[in-house]
Amino acid sequence: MADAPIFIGAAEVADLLQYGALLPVLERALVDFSKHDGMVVQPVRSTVPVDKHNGFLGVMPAYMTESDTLATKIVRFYHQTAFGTSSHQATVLLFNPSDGSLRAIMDGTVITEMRTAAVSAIATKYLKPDRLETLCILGSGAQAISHYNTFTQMFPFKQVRVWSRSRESAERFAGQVQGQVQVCTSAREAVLGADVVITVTMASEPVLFGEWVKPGAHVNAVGACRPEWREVDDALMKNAVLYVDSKEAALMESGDVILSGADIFAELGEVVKGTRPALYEKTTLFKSLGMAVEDAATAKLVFDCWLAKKKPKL
Ligand SMILES: NC(=O)C1=CN([C@@H]2O[C@H](COP(=O)(O)OP(=O)(O)OC[C@H]3O[C@@H](n4cnc5c(N)ncnc54)[C@H](O)[C@@H]3O)[C@@H](O)[C@H]2O)C=CC1
Ligand SMILES: O=C([O-])C1=[NH+]CCC1
Repeated sequence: MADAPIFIGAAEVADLLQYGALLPVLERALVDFSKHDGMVVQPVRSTVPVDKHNGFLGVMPAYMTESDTLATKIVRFYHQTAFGTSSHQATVLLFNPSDGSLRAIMDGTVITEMRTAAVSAIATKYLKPDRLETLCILGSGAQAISHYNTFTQMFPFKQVRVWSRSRESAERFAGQVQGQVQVCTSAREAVLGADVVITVTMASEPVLFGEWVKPGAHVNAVGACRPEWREVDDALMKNAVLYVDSKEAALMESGDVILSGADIFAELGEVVKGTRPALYEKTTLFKSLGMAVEDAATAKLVFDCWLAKKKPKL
């Protein structure tokens, strides 16, 4: 009989996951996915609308042959959640690929926060302009915090600006993170002159407009994961060189891509592999939707770190 699955809660996942180990694991997952050679199986996220309660339940399975990783994430994203709680909550199930038995049930909320910020950081590493002084974050929730933490660790920004729908939540964000943040009264004020812009809102209408974005800047557009939702206007979608995590998913899920009619230049995994160029001297936009392979690779890393910690030291 297979062993009972282990449970790894949010605090332990946060303790086990380090960006230093996570970044190369995610780069490899992005490359493997974008080879499209049949070695990675990842259907586009299956999303169930829960209209009565203004929410969605997403199911994200993947199998990666080379690393022999089989997992699925289940994620809820709701518009109205209790004050102070995240709109996103997730669980990851990690299986033994050889017999399909369940190995681990782990918190997926921390995984989602950390892997999404890490993937944006990978996109930024390849697509950033030469000069990096000002980072702008639109939104002040869980992803804003994980992006702030990752980006201020990885890049030498001199200034970080934040804008949120209410000044109160932007100020709360500034009080939660370590380091200086300039709270802006408008999204325009936050974006003007910024070298890197991150959109991490639950908006369904554009909050970022092309006319504000400095030529040559890099944008990570992380929200708006439904075909009718927007975070970015047509001008920016059409004028920027557009990179995505998955072309197939972008054409099915991203309102910014579908409704603007913008052409996709490449997948991020193709850039990491070197088969498509990083046009960093142009204005670039990475449209992130989130992929099951990112969760599966991260969950495997968490599990391996957990096993290594449990092993008796000789
Ligand atoms: N690409 C990816 O891999 C992932 C993307 N996401 C997306 O990232 C975004 C942020 O997620 P979290 O930080 O976890 O959510 P959160 O609920 O913690 O924060 C959402 C932020 O958006 C703001 N907001 C809500 N409605 C807005 C509107 N109409 N206009 C402007 N701002 C608005 C809120 O004030 C808050 O600052 C969401 O769109 C989410 O679906 C989340 C996980 C993974
Ligand atoms: O990748 C992910 O987990 C999600 N992307 C958008 C909502 C949740």
